[in-house]
Amino acid sequence: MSRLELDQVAVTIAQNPIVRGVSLTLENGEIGCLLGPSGCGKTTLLRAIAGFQALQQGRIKIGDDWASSVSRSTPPEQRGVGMVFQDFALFPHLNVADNISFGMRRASTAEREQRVAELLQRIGLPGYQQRYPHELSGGQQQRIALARALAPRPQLLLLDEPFSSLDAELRETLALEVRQLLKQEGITALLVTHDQQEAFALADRAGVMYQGELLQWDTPYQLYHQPRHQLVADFIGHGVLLQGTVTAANQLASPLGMLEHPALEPIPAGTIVSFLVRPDDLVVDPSSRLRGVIKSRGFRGAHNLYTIALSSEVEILTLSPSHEQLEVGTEIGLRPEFDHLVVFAADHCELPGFATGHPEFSLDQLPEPQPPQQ
Ligand SMILES: Nc1ncnc2c1ncn2[C@@H]1O[C@H](COP(=O)(O)OP(=O)(O)OP(=O)(O)O)[C@@H](O)[C@H]1O
Repeated sequence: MSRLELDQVAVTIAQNPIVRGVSLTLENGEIGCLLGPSGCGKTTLLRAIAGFQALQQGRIKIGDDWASSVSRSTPPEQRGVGMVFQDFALFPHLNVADNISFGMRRASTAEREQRVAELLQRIGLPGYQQRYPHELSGGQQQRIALARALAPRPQLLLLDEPFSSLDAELRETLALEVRQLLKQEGITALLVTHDQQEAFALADRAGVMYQGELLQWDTPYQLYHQPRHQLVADFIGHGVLLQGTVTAANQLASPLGMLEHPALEPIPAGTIVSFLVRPDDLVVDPSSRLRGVIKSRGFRGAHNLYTIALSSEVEILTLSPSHEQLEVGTEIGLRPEFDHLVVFAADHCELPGFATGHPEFSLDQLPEPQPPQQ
């Protein structure tokens, strides 16, 4: 196990900047996840960490070794890095035991046998030594691929969309199992995924990449609740960015009514800002003046996720327990119940950003709710 540090890493391929100034740290035994839209540079960054991609700027430290810089690069096989890829191809002509111990060239037969047995136990497949890959399910094959990468006790494990060929249910259970396994083995790992739920289930630290930049590197909780960039707010979880205008009294005139928060005080009157509204920031309240019409309903197990039109231009999302079915087309009342405010200047993505303390809403300016028409 090892610490991983990236300092201002940049990779250019055929004169195109693919990774731009990425810095991140994973402490010993931590699991990190990189999220981001297709083509944003996640795989290229993993390849750079593994030593398959030269750097145009910055440096990469694995354990105590500055393994990559612009002027020098430790060869991939000397980095102690294990890798698991989407197409995890096991060797079809080797049995499970030989597949797992493939990378343990220097170990004795007894050591190999003991390590194979230990790993098979940990991945829930004890006694599978003599099976062949074609006798295993997709999920079992992926567990074996993981055991193969872990067998030589790498300093660092890199996983590139390791579960993407599996179905959603299996992915979720496997993600939790993999977290447990990595923690038992004390391995530092960096994983690339498209799947936020997977990242949230697995990661101690996670980040969103966009066009080669790492926009934020944080705990999954902070990424969701305290996005520091408008694109992170948009990418992570469900939510809507609503626009409002700061008034002379340092309030925010918004589609949810007048909003007050100390974070608005330094912002000049007339400034247009956007703020983040998550589905759990609004609760259904029949007596509220804030009214909207249900446009659609999506079943999410314990909850339904509703899209509500507040006006012809403004739609928001809200959650409600799924045993209280609300029909599409119905008008409902909503009460803002924000825990904190995430606000961005509309003309650029950065500050003011996150502000602690919940905003106060005044709905006085909104019309009185009308009794339902029969
Ligand atoms: N060898 C290469 N030659 C030219 N362009 C490349 C090369 N490798 C990657 N790229 C480009 O770099 C960009 C980032 O690719 P990368 O595979 O790192 O993205 P990604 O975030 O992993 O995408 P995905 O989620 O779809 O796997 C893409 O636009 C890709 O076309």
